[in-house]
Amino acid sequence: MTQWTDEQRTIIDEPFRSTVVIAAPGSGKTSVLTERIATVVRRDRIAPNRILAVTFTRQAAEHMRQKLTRHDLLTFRATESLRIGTFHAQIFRALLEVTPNIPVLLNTREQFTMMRTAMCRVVRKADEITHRAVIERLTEYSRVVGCGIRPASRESGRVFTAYTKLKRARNRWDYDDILLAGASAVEKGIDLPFFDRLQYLLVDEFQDTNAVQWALVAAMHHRYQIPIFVVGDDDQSVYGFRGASPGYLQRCSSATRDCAEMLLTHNFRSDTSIVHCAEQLIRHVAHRIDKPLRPVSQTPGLVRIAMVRDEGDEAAAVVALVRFILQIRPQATIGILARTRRQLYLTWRQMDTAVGGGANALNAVQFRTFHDSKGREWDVVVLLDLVVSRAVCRDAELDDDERRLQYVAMTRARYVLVGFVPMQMAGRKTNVAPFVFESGLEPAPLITATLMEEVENALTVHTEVSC
Ligand SMILES: Nc1ncnc2c1ncn2[C@@H]1O[C@H](COP(=O)(O)OP(=O)(O)OP(=O)(O)O)[C@@H](O)[C@H]1O
Repeated sequence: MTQWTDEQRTIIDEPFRSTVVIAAPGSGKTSVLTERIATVVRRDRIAPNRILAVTFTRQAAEHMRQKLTRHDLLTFRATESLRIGTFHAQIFRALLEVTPNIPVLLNTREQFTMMRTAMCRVVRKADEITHRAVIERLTEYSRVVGCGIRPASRESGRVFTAYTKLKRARNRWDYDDILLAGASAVEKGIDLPFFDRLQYLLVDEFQDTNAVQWALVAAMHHRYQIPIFVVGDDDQSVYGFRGASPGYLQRCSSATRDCAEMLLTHNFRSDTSIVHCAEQLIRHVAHRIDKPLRPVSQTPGLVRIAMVRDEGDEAAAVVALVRFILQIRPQATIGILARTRRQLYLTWRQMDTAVGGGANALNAVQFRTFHDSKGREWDVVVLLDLVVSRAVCRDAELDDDERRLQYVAMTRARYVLVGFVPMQMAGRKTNVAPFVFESGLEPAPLITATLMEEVENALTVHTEVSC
């Protein structure tokens, strides 16, 4: 059974009303949210089927349900009756009750094809339209509809009009249409009995909310009088490119009736040096809720930034480091993170060749993009390519998006965080990412033996990985 801290206990035991929880990384926000559900079911006698817990991915919803299933004081029946799911799934359900003839949803492939067709109609150079260009248009489309903003160019606007016409002509919807239809139903005053039946709305990872989702949460709260419990960390808002904004979390408590705002500041995950570096970095973000980040651990852990000649040397160094760690600590978990999948590929390929039949070793090692690392944790985290990329440093807002992304990646590490800086990539000289210095770190040329010794020392103090 979890020994809750006073900070966590106060939130879990809050009277039944609206609460906004601003939570630091590794502070147990998902655990607190699930315990809060158990509390309102047991103490306040709120029927489980009147509670809606919203997450941003199906995987997160499943994780939450599993946590609740393991809860000692909730019956299997209670857990099964809770409504847990993504915004899209829940709004779709709400709409189905009032609109039986909802168009069939496009699957990913169909949506891709439809956007490509729309681009061909407008741009008329089918053979020049790359896979990547279509994906970028789809991302922009989601941002435009999710934020209610104008397309970036006239061409985009024409492509989006063509895409919308195609959807209409074939009577199909994409995922954005679900939320737009939900928001429009609320705006037009159409009664949604699904919301009428609810008594409590909880939203995890609230920093990932976009304008339409915000409008829906606000409507459920104000129009249907549902108290809300939202948890998030504005510093971990990394989906700006899809229209999410930390601003909704930042202003949520003032826009909510009878609302308490509370902080979770103790980080249970990372050793002290990792927490301190991450905190130094995030302080450079311009508009954020100022909050302390306190490590529970009293062990220093290890943070190192190693300079290598190029991406080939980087991949070789990472493979050597991983093999060493798994040799001395076979229980260790390792996350290898980079900004893009492409950056992960070279190291992944070398690892596959080097470790070969060692399936166990590969299970312990996970390759993720920075975005995909959200919500996860590993004993050792390796960050690849800490160099200035084209996406960085174009303007202040983009810089802050990048800082938050780097912050998310850094705070996934429990005991060891090693970053690599290839001094050349694709034959061109690189520059160290400014975030490295903002974190108070100095890159130094890689000395493999020293790094391995330091990693071993940092892991030795942790009994769970030191056998
Ligand atoms: N009271 C506690 N005592 C001990 N460990 C705890 C406590 N609360 C949370 N933890 C542990 O802290 C770690 C982080 O918890 P969790 O993943 O829920 O955090 P989070 O706030 O969702 O993190 P992030 O936002 O960084 O993904 C987990 O390993 C969890 O078991």
